[in-house]
Amino acid sequence: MSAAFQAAPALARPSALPSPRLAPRPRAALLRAGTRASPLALAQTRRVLDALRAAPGGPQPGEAEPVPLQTSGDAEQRRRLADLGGKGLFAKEIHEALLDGRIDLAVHSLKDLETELPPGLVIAAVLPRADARDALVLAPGCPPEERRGPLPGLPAGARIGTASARRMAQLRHLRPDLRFGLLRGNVQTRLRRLEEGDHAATVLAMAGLERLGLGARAACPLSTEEMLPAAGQGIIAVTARAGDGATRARLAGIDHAPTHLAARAERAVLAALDGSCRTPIGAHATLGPDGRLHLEALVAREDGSFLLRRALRGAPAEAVRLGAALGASLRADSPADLFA
Ligand SMILES: NCc1[nH]cc(CCC(=O)O)c1CC(=O)O
Repeated sequence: MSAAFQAAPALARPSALPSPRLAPRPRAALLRAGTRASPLALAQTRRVLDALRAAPGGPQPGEAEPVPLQTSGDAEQRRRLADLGGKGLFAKEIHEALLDGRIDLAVHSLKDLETELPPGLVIAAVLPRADARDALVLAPGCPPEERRGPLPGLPAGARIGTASARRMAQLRHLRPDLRFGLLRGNVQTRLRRLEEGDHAATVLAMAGLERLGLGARAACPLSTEEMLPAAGQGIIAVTARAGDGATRARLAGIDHAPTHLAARAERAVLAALDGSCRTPIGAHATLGPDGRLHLEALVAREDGSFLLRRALRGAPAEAVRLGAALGASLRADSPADLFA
């Protein structure tokens, strides 16, 4: 056998005599990472695969691949997500593929993941959180008028395009003069429609803009005081089958513990509130320099006429209890019709 032939990829000939120097690693099973077919989902999946490959014993090139899955939520861009069955919609079909074994792990924006996962699935890893804030993205022609008060970049009566009840409620609460139109679709679609001139501005997550290389487009990050992010915003989460120990062990190697704590606390708020998918809810946890978990959350009415915001601090080990307590406290003091 020629040297050239031996140097070819080791999977070439099972009968070839293994040379100690060129011996192949035992070929690991292909790790299939399912996700939505949107550019953001694919960018997020690349990050997860890069993190896995960089971990000791991680998959080598060719041993892990993204599997884009078309979901009905992606196909249906015009109607409001809530009218189609809520945010669980995107994850649902991806999780069917995970439970069927068509994929080995699934990559999600944590904020789009239903509060209660289907039985048999777990969040096996989260990546370090990106910027959790929302940003005001102004349409190119929208003149930044001199104003006083909140959101000075937005002229009086400006029309904001969004499909998010949480963003609408908080903007209306700050600025009752603003008007709203429906703007949905993936990040690029929304930016394109903004340029077409239907809206003066929209609100998008900093994390998504940055992951798509569009960070510079966010003229104006909103402080978390102005706009409390959605639970899990800025966090990439990876789900796996609870019984798939090998994949879970690999994912445990890339899990970012401080981000996971914040994720638990924020999702416990959602679970305690049990809002409908149209209930405006925000939740944001940070680990303070004192080592304590600082959790803020709010519930509002979509028209901004009601907004209740509270904060709680506690030990990181109590993340879930802290979120549950804050959620219960908000629920106790909010109108009952806001909840499912
Ligand atoms: N609902 C769409 C969605 N899901 C996650 C992100 C951004 C990325 C993140 O929050 O991690 C976005 C876009 C947006 O809200 O602007």
